[in-house]
Amino acid sequence: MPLKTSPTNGDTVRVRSKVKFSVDKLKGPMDGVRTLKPKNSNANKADRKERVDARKPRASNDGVRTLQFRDADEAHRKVGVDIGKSKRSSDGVRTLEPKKRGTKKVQSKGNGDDFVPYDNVNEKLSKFRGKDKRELKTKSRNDGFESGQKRKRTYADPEMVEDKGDVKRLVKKFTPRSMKTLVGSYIDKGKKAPRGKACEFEDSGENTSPFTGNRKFKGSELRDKKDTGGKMNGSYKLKNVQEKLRDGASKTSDKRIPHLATKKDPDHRKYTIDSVERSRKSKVQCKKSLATHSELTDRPPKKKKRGIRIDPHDTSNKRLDDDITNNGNTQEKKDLADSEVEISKNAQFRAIRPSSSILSFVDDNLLGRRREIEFRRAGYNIELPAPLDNIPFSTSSERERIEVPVFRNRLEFFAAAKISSSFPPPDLPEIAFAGRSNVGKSSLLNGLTRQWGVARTSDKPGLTQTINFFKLGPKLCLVDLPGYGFAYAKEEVKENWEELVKEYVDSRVALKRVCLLVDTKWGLKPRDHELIDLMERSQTKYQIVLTKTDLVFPIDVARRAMQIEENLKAKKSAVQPLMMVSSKTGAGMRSLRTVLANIARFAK
Ligand SMILES: Nc1nc2c(ncn2[C@@H]2O[C@H](COP(=O)(O)OP(=O)(O)OP(=O)(O)O)[C@@H](O)[C@H]2O)c(=O)[nH]1
Ligand SMILES: [Mg+2]
Repeated sequence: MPLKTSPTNGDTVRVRSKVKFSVDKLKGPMDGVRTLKPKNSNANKADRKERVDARKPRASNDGVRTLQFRDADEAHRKVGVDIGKSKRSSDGVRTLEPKKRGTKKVQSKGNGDDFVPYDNVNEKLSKFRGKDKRELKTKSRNDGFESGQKRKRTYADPEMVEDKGDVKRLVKKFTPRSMKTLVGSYIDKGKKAPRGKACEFEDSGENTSPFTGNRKFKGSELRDKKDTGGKMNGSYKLKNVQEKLRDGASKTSDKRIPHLATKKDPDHRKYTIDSVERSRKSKVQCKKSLATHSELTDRPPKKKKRGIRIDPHDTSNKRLDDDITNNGNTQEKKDLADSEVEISKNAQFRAIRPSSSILSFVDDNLLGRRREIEFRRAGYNIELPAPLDNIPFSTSSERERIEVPVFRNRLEFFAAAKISSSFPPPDLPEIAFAGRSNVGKSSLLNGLTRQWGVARTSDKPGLTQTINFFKLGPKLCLVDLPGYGFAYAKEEVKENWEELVKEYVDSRVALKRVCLLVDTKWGLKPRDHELIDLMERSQTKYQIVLTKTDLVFPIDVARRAMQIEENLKAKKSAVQPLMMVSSKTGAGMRSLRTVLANIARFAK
């Protein structure tokens, strides 16, 4: 800022923003402009306030007050330019290169020294601080273009730049749809394509290709990329297009075969290879487009596999690797087949049509799973244990009201045997209760006599481990056998039970009837069949008793009964009818008592 007055030595002048300068020496200006030189440390204040180094102010030729930064770093901090790297162009324009901020051009009216115009400092600072920074960035990116003008794509090949229309088509319009049209037109017109070069389009001098004279994609190069483990594997997805092109190729002459034309014209070949290498991006785009096109035209797009790799031996991934294991693993196939058999068994079971007599028996005795309201409507007191045991509204003298007198007797435990030699003498006719563990043998004993707790029960299979003998009055003996099949016991122990049961069933002379208990839900199991076979051999009379009928639907109770009756039709020792009971509800108990009481009556 030029001074209007002429201060003398020792005068204090005010220069912008209340900064005081002591005029130490006034130098005669060359251009009529006086410059000030600070005298003492006030210069530092001035430096801090104005952020300039005023110790060595310089005047420009055009009277513009200028600032000089201490060093390049400070200049960069303040203004964002690197003065140290400033260059001067031939046209007198000083170019200051901002660090990592692109290139900035600052016009200087001065004589070429390293300075920026003082008047422009604030403006520059605000520009570099605010949104103008972005402007600068864009500007630097579009170096050589005016602001607002779109940056042009540059091509090494001048020909390509010249033919703007084709460049546009090449770069911008290379979409799957366009490729579809393109390849379709090739196929339709019977244009030739060499074997294995699906993506090869070139100028054969006939201006037939949409990329005439500008572009060539060589399938062979794509293939080479694959061979070298490059990222061009997608070219092999183009087989279908290749085949179509190959079909079309057979109809045209040799001169139109692109690779032959390439051989004839080495310059052209050079050009095409260069082009491909230079514009790698466009090549990949082409490849992708063709791949997409081939998928569009010939087959549904392949599902992209996720990055998760499934270890076929890892059972924790069961849900994920279902498909894999089902395809490859024979063991899995076997299991699958087994499960199919199981399913078909269930289907067979559901297909059973029970006879009307069984259905009516199930209905009359309220067998199967029922709602409480049904029991109430039928007049049973559901507060009592086994309310359906035909003793409605029974009082303390329940046993007196049992219709079958023998079961009114007291149930008394009198012997337990782990081995056959421990069996008690066979004085009374015996009725044994056999079956798998947890099927409800002990519960049935209690239920029949309505003496809960005499025979010990548990929801844990394997509670009864000895042959327990119970006297029921003077005329009958009930025998609770250990169960077989699954139980919480050692294998050896279980084997002993089974041997003991078999021995008892096989050799006991006092045994008049074996009630073979079968869980209604599960039906006969292989172990049951083993015992049946044994009893058949020893001609021991046995009767099937379905237990836990309250846990399944009435129709299924009837089906199970029907199924087992069918199975045991040919068995000679099997006694009809099949019985169905529930120790919990008391359903079917009356019928069973009647049957068993007859044994005691006629037994000798
Ligand atoms: N819902 C229902 N549960 C029953 C029935 N009969 C028995 N249970 C239950 O089945 C479980 C096993 O009964 P148990 O009488 O101990 O069976 P078990 O055949 O003697 O068993 P082991 O002595 O181990 O051979 C117990 O929890 C009983 O309450 C029934 O008819 N209905
Ligand atoms: Mg038991």
